[in-house]
Amino acid sequence: MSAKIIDGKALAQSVRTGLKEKVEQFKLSSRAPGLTVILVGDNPASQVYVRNKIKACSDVGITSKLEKLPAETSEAELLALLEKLNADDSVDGILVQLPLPRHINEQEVIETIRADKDVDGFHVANVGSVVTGIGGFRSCTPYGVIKMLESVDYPLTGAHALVIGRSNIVGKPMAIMLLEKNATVTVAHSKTKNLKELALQADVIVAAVGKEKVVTADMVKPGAAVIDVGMNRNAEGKLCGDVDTEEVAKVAGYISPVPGGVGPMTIAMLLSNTVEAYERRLQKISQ
Ligand SMILES: Nc1nc(=O)c2c([nH]1)NC[C@@H]1CN(c3ccc(C(=O)N[C@@H](CCC(=O)O)C(=O)O)cc3)C=[N+]21
Repeated sequence: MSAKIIDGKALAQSVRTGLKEKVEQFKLSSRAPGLTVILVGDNPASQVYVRNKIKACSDVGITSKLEKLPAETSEAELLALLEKLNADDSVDGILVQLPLPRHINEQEVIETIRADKDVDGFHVANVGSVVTGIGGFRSCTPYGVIKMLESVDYPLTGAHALVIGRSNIVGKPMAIMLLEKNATVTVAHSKTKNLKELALQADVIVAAVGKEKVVTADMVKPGAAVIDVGMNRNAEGKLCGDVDTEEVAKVAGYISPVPGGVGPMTIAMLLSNTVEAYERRLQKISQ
Protein backbone atom coordinates (compact mmCIF):
# COMPACT_ATOMS: atom_id res chain seq x y z
CA MET A 1 0.00 0.00 0.00
CA SER A 2 1.11 3.52 -0.63
CA ALA A 3 -0.31 6.55 1.15
CA LYS A 4 -2.21 9.29 -0.63
CA ILE A 5 -0.36 12.58 -0.42
CA ILE A 6 -2.19 15.47 1.22
CA ASP A 7 -0.87 18.29 -0.94
CA GLY A 8 -0.80 21.34 1.34
CA LYS A 9 0.59 23.54 -1.37
CA ALA A 10 -2.29 22.84 -3.76
CA LEU A 11 -4.87 23.15 -1.01
CA ALA A 12 -3.33 26.45 0.12
CA GLN A 13 -3.57 27.69 -3.46
CA SER A 14 -7.27 26.90 -3.61
CA VAL A 15 -7.86 28.64 -0.26
CA ARG A 16 -5.99 31.67 -1.60
CA THR A 17 -8.01 31.74 -4.82
CA GLY A 18 -11.22 31.80 -2.76
CA LEU A 19 -9.89 34.62 -0.58
CA LYS A 20 -8.78 36.59 -3.61
CA GLU A 21 -12.30 36.53 -5.08
CA LYS A 22 -13.72 37.68 -1.74
CA VAL A 23 -11.19 40.51 -1.43
CA GLU A 24 -11.97 41.69 -4.97
CA GLN A 25 -15.64 41.99 -4.00
CA PHE A 26 -14.75 43.90 -0.84
CA LYS A 27 -12.66 46.36 -2.80
CA LEU A 28 -15.66 47.26 -4.98
CA SER A 29 -17.61 48.65 -2.03
CA SER A 30 -14.89 49.45 0.50
CA ARG A 31 -11.15 49.10 1.06
CA ALA A 32 -8.91 46.02 1.00
CA PRO A 33 -8.18 44.14 4.25
CA GLY A 34 -4.89 45.25 5.88
CA LEU A 35 -2.23 43.25 7.70
CA THR A 36 0.79 44.72 9.48
CA VAL A 37 3.74 42.43 10.09
CA ILE A 38 6.35 43.40 12.68
CA LEU A 39 9.85 41.99 12.43
CA VAL A 40 12.34 42.76 15.22
CA GLY A 41 15.99 42.08 14.48
CA ASP A 42 17.62 40.38 11.54
CA ASN A 43 17.22 36.64 12.01
CA PRO A 44 17.69 35.37 8.41
CA ALA A 45 15.01 32.63 8.68
CA SER A 46 12.49 35.16 10.01
CA GLN A 47 13.30 37.52 7.15
CA VAL A 48 12.49 34.80 4.61
CA TYR A 49 9.25 33.83 6.37
CA VAL A 50 8.13 37.44 6.63
CA ARG A 51 8.86 38.07 2.97
CA ASN A 52 6.73 35.02 2.08
CA LYS A 53 3.84 36.32 4.18
CA ILE A 54 3.99 39.76 2.56
CA LYS A 55 4.03 38.20 -0.90
CA ALA A 56 1.09 35.94 -0.03
CA CYS A 57 -0.87 39.03 1.06
CA SER A 58 -0.24 40.83 -2.19
CA ASP A 59 -1.24 37.72 -4.20
CA VAL A 60 -4.73 37.76 -2.68
CA GLY A 61 -5.09 41.56 -2.62
CA ILE A 62 -4.57 42.13 1.11
CA THR A 63 -2.74 45.41 1.81
CA SER A 64 0.28 44.56 3.91
CA LYS A 65 2.78 46.68 5.73
CA LEU A 66 6.12 45.58 7.14
CA GLU A 67 7.46 47.33 10.24
CA LYS A 68 11.15 46.44 10.58
CA LEU A 69 12.65 47.28 13.94
CA PRO A 70 16.28 46.93 15.01
CA ALA A 71 17.27 44.03 17.30
CA GLU A 72 17.93 46.40 20.19
CA THR A 73 14.36 47.79 20.18
CA SER A 74 13.08 47.88 23.76
CA GLU A 75 9.96 46.06 24.84
CA ALA A 76 8.37 49.44 25.68
CA GLU A 77 8.99 50.70 22.14
CA LEU A 78 7.45 47.58 20.64
CA LEU A 79 4.42 47.82 22.93
CA ALA A 80 3.98 51.48 21.98
CA LEU A 81 3.96 50.56 18.29
CA LEU A 82 1.35 47.88 18.99
CA GLU A 83 -0.87 50.38 20.79
CA LYS A 84 -0.64 52.65 17.77
CA LEU A 85 -1.60 49.82 15.41
CA ASN A 86 -4.38 48.68 17.77
CA ALA A 87 -5.94 52.13 17.38
CA ASP A 88 -5.42 52.37 13.60
CA ASP A 89 -8.68 51.62 11.77
CA SER A 90 -6.89 50.73 8.54
CA VAL A 91 -5.13 47.81 10.29
CA ASP A 92 -7.28 44.67 10.51
CA GLY A 93 -4.58 42.19 11.50
CA ILE A 94 -1.29 42.45 13.39
CA LEU A 95 1.41 39.77 13.35
CA VAL A 96 4.60 40.00 15.39
CA GLN A 97 7.06 37.52 13.93
CA LEU A 98 8.39 35.10 16.54
CA PRO A 99 10.90 34.43 18.02
CA LEU A 100 11.64 37.87 19.48
CA PRO A 101 15.05 38.94 20.84
CA ARG A 102 15.60 37.56 24.35
CA HIS A 103 15.17 40.86 26.18
CA ILE A 104 11.53 41.08 25.03
CA ASN A 105 8.79 39.11 26.81
CA GLU A 106 6.83 37.36 24.03
CA GLN A 107 3.69 36.71 26.06
CA GLU A 108 3.55 40.37 27.09
CA VAL A 109 3.73 41.36 23.43
CA ILE A 110 1.07 38.87 22.35
CA GLU A 111 -1.34 40.03 25.07
CA THR A 112 -0.87 43.66 24.00
CA ILE A 113 -2.20 43.01 20.50
CA ARG A 114 -5.95 43.62 20.43
CA ALA A 115 -7.60 40.18 20.41
CA ASP A 116 -9.74 41.17 17.42
CA LYS A 117 -6.56 41.95 15.43
CA ASP A 118 -4.61 38.89 16.62
CA VAL A 119 -4.70 36.92 13.37
CA ASP A 120 -2.11 34.45 14.71
CA GLY A 121 -4.68 33.35 17.30
CA PHE A 122 -2.08 33.48 20.08
CA HIS A 123 -3.81 35.94 22.45
CA VAL A 124 -5.29 34.28 25.59
CA ALA A 125 -8.71 35.68 24.69
CA ASN A 126 -8.61 33.86 21.35
CA VAL A 127 -7.20 30.68 22.88
CA GLY A 128 -9.97 30.80 25.51
CA SER A 129 -12.66 31.40 22.89
CA VAL A 130 -11.46 28.49 20.78
CA VAL A 131 -11.26 26.17 23.80
CA THR A 132 -14.79 27.17 24.85
CA GLY A 133 -16.11 26.88 21.30
CA ILE A 134 -17.44 30.44 21.06
CA GLY A 135 -15.40 31.61 18.07
CA GLY A 136 -12.16 33.55 18.19
CA PHE A 137 -9.18 33.34 15.87
CA ARG A 138 -7.68 29.89 15.51
CA SER A 139 -3.95 29.34 15.61
CA CYS A 140 -3.03 29.07 11.92
CA THR A 141 -0.99 25.85 11.89
CA PRO A 142 -3.50 23.54 13.65
CA TYR A 143 -6.33 25.26 11.74
CA GLY A 144 -4.52 24.38 8.51
CA VAL A 145 -4.11 20.76 9.65
CA ILE A 146 -7.87 20.46 10.20
CA LYS A 147 -8.48 21.84 6.67
CA MET A 148 -6.01 19.28 5.29
CA LEU A 149 -7.83 16.38 6.97
CA GLU A 150 -11.17 17.78 5.79
CA SER A 151 -9.88 18.11 2.22
CA VAL A 152 -9.62 14.30 1.99
CA ASP A 153 -12.87 13.77 3.96
CA TYR A 154 -10.97 11.97 6.66
CA PRO A 155 -13.62 10.80 9.19
CA LEU A 156 -12.59 12.42 12.48
CA THR A 157 -15.70 11.59 14.51
CA GLY A 158 -14.75 8.84 16.94
CA ALA A 159 -11.27 8.52 15.45
CA HIS A 160 -8.32 8.20 17.78
CA ALA A 161 -6.02 11.16 17.17
CA LEU A 162 -2.53 11.34 18.62
CA VAL A 163 -0.91 14.77 18.83
CA ILE A 164 2.82 14.60 19.50
CA GLY A 165 3.95 17.90 21.01
CA ARG A 166 2.29 20.27 23.49
CA SER A 167 3.34 23.77 22.47
CA ASN A 168 0.94 26.67 22.90
CA ILE A 169 0.93 27.42 19.18
CA VAL A 170 0.56 23.91 17.74
CA GLY A 171 0.15 20.92 20.09
CA LYS A 172 -2.37 22.31 22.58
CA PRO A 173 -4.68 24.07 20.08
CA MET A 174 -4.38 21.06 17.73
CA ALA A 175 -5.74 18.79 20.47
CA ILE A 176 -8.65 21.19 21.07
CA MET A 177 -9.53 21.45 17.37
CA LEU A 178 -9.47 17.66 16.94
CA LEU A 179 -11.70 17.34 19.99
CA GLU A 180 -14.06 19.85 18.41
CA LYS A 181 -14.25 17.46 15.43
CA ASN A 182 -15.29 14.68 17.82
CA ALA A 183 -12.00 12.79 17.75
CA THR A 184 -10.73 10.97 20.84
CA VAL A 185 -7.51 12.84 21.49
CA THR A 186 -4.25 11.79 23.11
CA VAL A 187 -1.44 14.29 23.60
CA ALA A 188 2.07 12.86 23.79
CA HIS A 189 5.22 14.83 24.67
CA SER A 190 8.84 14.48 25.67
CA LYS A 191 7.96 12.75 28.96
CA THR A 192 5.59 10.23 27.35
CA LYS A 193 6.77 6.70 28.09
CA ASN A 194 4.91 4.56 25.55
CA LEU A 195 4.88 6.65 22.38
CA LYS A 196 5.08 3.70 19.99
CA GLU A 197 2.23 1.88 21.71
CA LEU A 198 0.04 5.00 21.56
CA ALA A 199 0.96 5.72 17.96
CA LEU A 200 0.04 2.20 16.83
CA GLN A 201 -3.50 2.79 18.14
CA ALA A 202 -3.93 6.10 16.35
CA ASP A 203 -6.08 6.72 13.26
CA VAL A 204 -4.57 10.22 12.96
CA ILE A 205 -1.07 11.24 14.00
CA VAL A 206 -0.05 14.91 14.08
CA ALA A 207 3.68 15.24 14.67
CA ALA A 208 4.75 18.64 16.04
CA VAL A 209 7.97 17.98 17.88
CA GLY A 210 10.78 19.64 15.93
CA LYS A 211 12.95 16.55 15.61
CA GLU A 212 13.72 14.45 12.56
CA LYS A 213 12.22 10.92 12.27
CA VAL A 214 10.21 10.96 15.50
CA VAL A 215 7.53 8.99 13.62
CA THR A 216 8.81 5.85 11.90
CA ALA A 217 6.97 3.20 9.87
CA ASP A 218 6.89 0.68 12.75
CA MET A 219 4.80 3.17 14.78
CA VAL A 220 2.01 3.66 12.26
CA LYS A 221 -1.24 1.71 11.99
CA PRO A 222 -1.98 0.70 8.39
CA GLY A 223 -4.26 3.29 6.75
CA ALA A 224 -3.69 6.02 9.37
CA ALA A 225 -3.45 9.71 8.41
CA VAL A 226 -0.06 11.21 9.29
CA ILE A 227 0.32 14.99 9.31
CA ASP A 228 3.83 16.34 9.64
CA VAL A 229 4.15 19.75 11.30
CA GLY A 230 7.92 19.52 11.80
CA MET A 231 10.34 22.01 10.21
CA ASN A 232 13.87 20.71 10.63
CA ARG A 233 17.11 20.70 8.67
CA ASN A 234 18.61 17.25 8.16
CA ALA A 235 22.33 16.41 7.98
CA GLU A 236 22.48 17.58 4.34
CA GLY A 237 20.84 20.88 5.29
CA LYS A 238 17.59 19.93 3.58
CA LEU A 239 14.22 20.96 5.02
CA CYS A 240 12.49 17.94 6.58
CA GLY A 241 9.72 17.23 9.03
CA ASP A 242 9.31 14.97 12.08
CA VAL A 243 8.16 11.97 10.04
CA ASP A 244 10.23 9.39 8.15
CA THR A 245 8.03 10.16 5.14
CA GLU A 246 9.40 7.67 2.64
CA GLU A 247 8.97 4.65 4.92
CA VAL A 248 5.78 5.81 6.65
CA ALA A 249 4.14 6.36 3.24
CA LYS A 250 4.31 2.58 2.69
CA VAL A 251 2.04 2.01 5.71
CA ALA A 252 -0.12 5.11 6.15
CA GLY A 253 -3.37 5.86 4.29
CA TYR A 254 -2.60 9.58 4.00
CA ILE A 255 0.55 11.56 4.55
CA SER A 256 1.50 15.22 4.27
CA PRO A 257 4.95 16.14 2.98
CA VAL A 258 7.52 18.71 4.18
CA PRO A 259 7.97 21.03 2.37
CA GLY A 260 4.63 21.46 0.62
CA GLY A 261 2.36 20.35 3.46
CA VAL A 262 1.46 22.21 6.61
CA GLY A 263 3.74 25.23 5.92
CA PRO A 264 1.81 26.68 2.96
CA MET A 265 -1.47 25.98 4.79
CA THR A 266 -0.25 27.98 7.81
CA ILE A 267 0.17 31.00 5.57
CA ALA A 268 -3.19 30.41 3.85
CA MET A 269 -4.95 30.34 7.24
CA LEU A 270 -3.17 33.53 8.27
CA LEU A 271 -4.66 35.21 5.19
CA SER A 272 -8.04 33.69 5.97
CA ASN A 273 -7.92 35.02 9.56
CA THR A 274 -6.96 38.47 8.22
CA VAL A 275 -9.96 38.52 5.87
CA GLU A 276 -12.15 37.39 8.75
CA ALA A 277 -10.77 40.15 11.02
CA TYR A 278 -11.65 42.66 8.30
CA GLU A 279 -15.17 41.28 7.86
CA ARG A 280 -15.83 41.40 11.61
CA ARG A 281 -14.48 44.96 11.79
CA LEU A 282 -16.73 46.22 8.98
CA GLN A 283 -19.71 44.51 10.57
CA LYS A 284 -18.99 46.23 13.88
CA ILE A 285 -18.61 49.64 12.23
CA SER A 286 -21.88 49.31 10.28
CA GLN A 287 -23.88 48.34 13.39
N1 LIG B 1 3.92 35.29 14.75
C1 LIG B 1 4.30 34.24 14.05
N2 LIG B 1 3.40 33.57 13.30
C2 LIG B 1 3.78 32.48 12.56
O1 LIG B 1 2.92 31.86 11.88
C3 LIG B 1 5.15 32.09 12.56
C4 LIG B 1 6.06 32.84 13.33
N3 LIG B 1 5.60 33.89 14.07
N4 LIG B 1 7.35 32.52 13.37
C5 LIG B 1 7.91 31.45 12.57
C6 LIG B 1 6.88 30.40 12.25
C7 LIG B 1 7.25 29.53 11.06
N5 LIG B 1 6.15 29.69 10.12
C8 LIG B 1 6.14 29.12 8.85
C9 LIG B 1 5.09 29.26 7.97
C10 LIG B 1 5.12 28.70 6.71
C11 LIG B 1 6.23 28.00 6.29
C12 LIG B 1 6.27 27.45 4.90
O2 LIG B 1 5.48 27.79 4.05
N6 LIG B 1 7.21 26.54 4.58
C13 LIG B 1 7.38 25.95 3.27
C14 LIG B 1 8.85 25.81 2.91
C15 LIG B 1 9.65 27.05 3.03
C16 LIG B 1 11.13 26.78 2.81
O3 LIG B 1 11.47 26.17 1.77
O4 LIG B 1 11.92 27.17 3.68
C17 LIG B 1 6.82 24.55 3.22
O5 LIG B 1 6.70 23.92 4.27
O6 LIG B 1 6.53 24.08 2.13
C18 LIG B 1 7.27 27.84 7.15
C19 LIG B 1 7.22 28.37 8.41
C20 LIG B 1 5.28 30.61 10.60
N7 LIG B 1 5.62 31.03 11.81
